[in-house]
Amino acid sequence: MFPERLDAPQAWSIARAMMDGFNRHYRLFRAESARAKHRFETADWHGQQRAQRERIEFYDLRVKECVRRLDKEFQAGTLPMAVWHQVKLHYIGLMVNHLQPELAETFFNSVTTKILHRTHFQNDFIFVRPAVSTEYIESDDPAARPTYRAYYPQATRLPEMVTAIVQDFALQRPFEDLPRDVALVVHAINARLGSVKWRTNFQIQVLTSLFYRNKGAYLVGKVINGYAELPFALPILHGEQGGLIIDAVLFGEADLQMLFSFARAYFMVDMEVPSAYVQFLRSLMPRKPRGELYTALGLAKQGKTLFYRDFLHHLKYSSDQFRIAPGIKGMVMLVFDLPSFPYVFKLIKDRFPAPKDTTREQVKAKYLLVKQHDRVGRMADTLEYSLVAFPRERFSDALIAEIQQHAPSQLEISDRDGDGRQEVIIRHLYIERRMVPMNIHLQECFDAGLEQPEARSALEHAVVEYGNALKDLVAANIFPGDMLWKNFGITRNGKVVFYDYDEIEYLTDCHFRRVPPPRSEDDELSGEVWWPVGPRDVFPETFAPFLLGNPAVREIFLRHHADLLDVQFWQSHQERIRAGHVYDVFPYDVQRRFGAAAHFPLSQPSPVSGAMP
Ligand SMILES: Nc1ncnc2c1ncn2[C@@H]1O[C@H](COP(=O)(O)OP(=O)(O)OP(=O)(O)O)[C@@H](O)[C@H]1O
Repeated sequence: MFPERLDAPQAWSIARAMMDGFNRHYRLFRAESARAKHRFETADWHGQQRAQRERIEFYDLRVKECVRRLDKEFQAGTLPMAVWHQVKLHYIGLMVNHLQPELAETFFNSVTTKILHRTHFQNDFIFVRPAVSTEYIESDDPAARPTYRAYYPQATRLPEMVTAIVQDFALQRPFEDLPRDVALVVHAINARLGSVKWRTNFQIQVLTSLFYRNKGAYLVGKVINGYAELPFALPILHGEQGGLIIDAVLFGEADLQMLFSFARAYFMVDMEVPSAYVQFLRSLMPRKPRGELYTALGLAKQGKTLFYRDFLHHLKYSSDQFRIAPGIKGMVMLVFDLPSFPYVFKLIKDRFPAPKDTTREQVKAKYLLVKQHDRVGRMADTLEYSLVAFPRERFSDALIAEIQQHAPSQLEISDRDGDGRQEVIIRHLYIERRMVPMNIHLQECFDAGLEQPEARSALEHAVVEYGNALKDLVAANIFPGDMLWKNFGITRNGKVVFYDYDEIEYLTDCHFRRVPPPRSEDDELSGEVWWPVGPRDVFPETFAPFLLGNPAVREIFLRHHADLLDVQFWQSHQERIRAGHVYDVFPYDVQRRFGAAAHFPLSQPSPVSGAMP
C-alpha cells in the first residue's frame, strides 16, 4: 500500500537526485549521438566507431555515480522502506512532463536495485511495470524538432519532394550529384508503387534525425497512400570522389529488419523523445519487439528491461519446459532454450575440457568485445543478466542435471522470495536470438536430397552465405577462431550469423601462415600436425579438411570462396586494416546499390533462396 502522506523529509531530495542523475545521463548520451552527424560529414570513421563503442559504457557509469551520491548525501543504504515508498511516488511526479519517462524509470530501477535488498524488487519500490505513459509525448519547446516531418506532393512533384526531404537534413558536405540520385530514388519509388493512383492522403513521412552507423547515414521514413504504407530507408554514403551519394533505396519490412538487425552495431540518433521514434519504427516493423528497437537505437538498458518484461509475460502464458538446446553441445557454454520462445540462454561452464584453454573471465571478455565491436550483421548481440530466476517446474530434470554437472557454481534452487515456490536461479547468463545451427541446416538439406532443386538451392545459399559471413568478419577485423559449421546459425531471413565467441580474435592479432614443407616422408604421411603452432597461428590451407568433407559443400565453397583457403587473402586484408582502411559492409544486398556492380565489397551477392523447402 502506498502512504497517504509524503512526510519523509529526505524522499523528495532523493528522488530529485536520481532524476538529476538520469537527466545528466541522457544529456551526455544525446550529445554523443548528435555528434555523429559531424563525424559522418568529416569522414571520421575511426572516431565514429570509437564513439559507438564508448557510448555503451555511459549508462553504467552514470548509475554508479548516482549510487555514490545517494550513499554519500543520504546514507541511502540505511533508510527505512517507508522512505523508499515515498521516493518512488515523488519520482513519478517528476516524470509527469518528462520527455524520456520510460528511460527515467529504468534508470530509477538500476539505481535502487543496487541499494535495496532483492526482496524489495517489487512494484511498490521499483518500476516492475511502467507507471507513466509514453503516448503522444511532445516537447513544448518552440525550438524543438518534431519526431518526424510529413511532405505532401500537392504543389510539387515527387523529384522536388525527395530533394527537399534530403536537403532538410542540411548535411554539411555536398552531394556528388543529388539530381542523379533523386532521379534514381524516384524511379525506384515509382517502380515499387506501380501505377496506383495517388490518394488524397499521399504523403511521405520522415524521421527528423538521420541514423548514423559506421560509414553510413540512413534516412528512415514511410510512403503513405490511401490505406497502404510503404516503409523505406535511404542509405547515404561517401562516394569515391568524396561527395555524398544516395546508395540505394530499401523498401518494406524485410529490408528494414535487416538494417535494424540484432547482429549489427547500435545506431547514433539525435532523439528528444525516443519513445516516439520507437513508435514510428514499430509502424515500419510491427513484428520487431519494442525492446530490440530501443537496443538498436543505443538504449540497450531499456531494451533489456523490455525484453525481460516480455519474457516474464511469455512465461506466464506458456507451459512448455526449458531444455538443452538442439545441436552439438558446447565445451565452454551450456546452452538451453524454451521451444516456444525464440531465444537461447547461455551460461559459462565451470570447467573446460582440453583443448580449450581459457577462463570464465576470458570468455566474458570475448563476449564484451563482441558487444562493443561492429558486429557487421554477422555476430549476434547478447543480453547479459545476473541472478535470473525461473520457475523450477518449467525446467526438465535432464536440464537441471546438466547444469549441476557442468556449471554448479551458477545454480541455486531455492524459494528466494518466500512465496512457497521453488525457483531456479542462474547467477550469470547471456541471452541471444535463437537461430538454426548451420550443421543442422546442412543436414536438413542433405536429408531432403540434393537432387531436389529447393534443397540444392538452400545448400548453395547457406554455403555462399557462410563464406560471406567470414568475409564480412574479416572486413570488421574479426577472426572467429573456431570456424566449424556448428558455431554459425542461420536466421529467419537466411543470413548466416556467428555465435561462438570464446576463440574470437582481432584479425590483426593473428599470424596467418603457410604450412611449412615436410621435413621427412614421415611428416608427409602423418595425418597429424607435425609443425610447431603458436597461440595465434592460423593455417588457412588446413581449413578445407574439416570444413569441406562433403563433396557438394566443397564444390560450392570452392566455386565462390576458394580465396578463403589462401594465406595471401588473409594477410592482404590484415595489412590494409593495419594501414587504417575501414571496409564497407552493407546492411543490404550489394545488388541493391545504384552504382552497384562497379565495386562489390568482399562478400558476394547471395543466391536468392535461403529457406529450406
Ligand atoms: N543463438 C543460437 N541459436 C541456436 N542454437 C545455438 C545458439 N547459440 C548456441 N547454440 C547451440 O549451442 C551449442 C553450443 O553453443 P556455443 O557454440 O556458443 O558453445 P561453445 O561452448 O562456445 O562451443 P565450442 O565448444 O565450439 O567452443 C551450439 O553448437 C548450438 O547448437
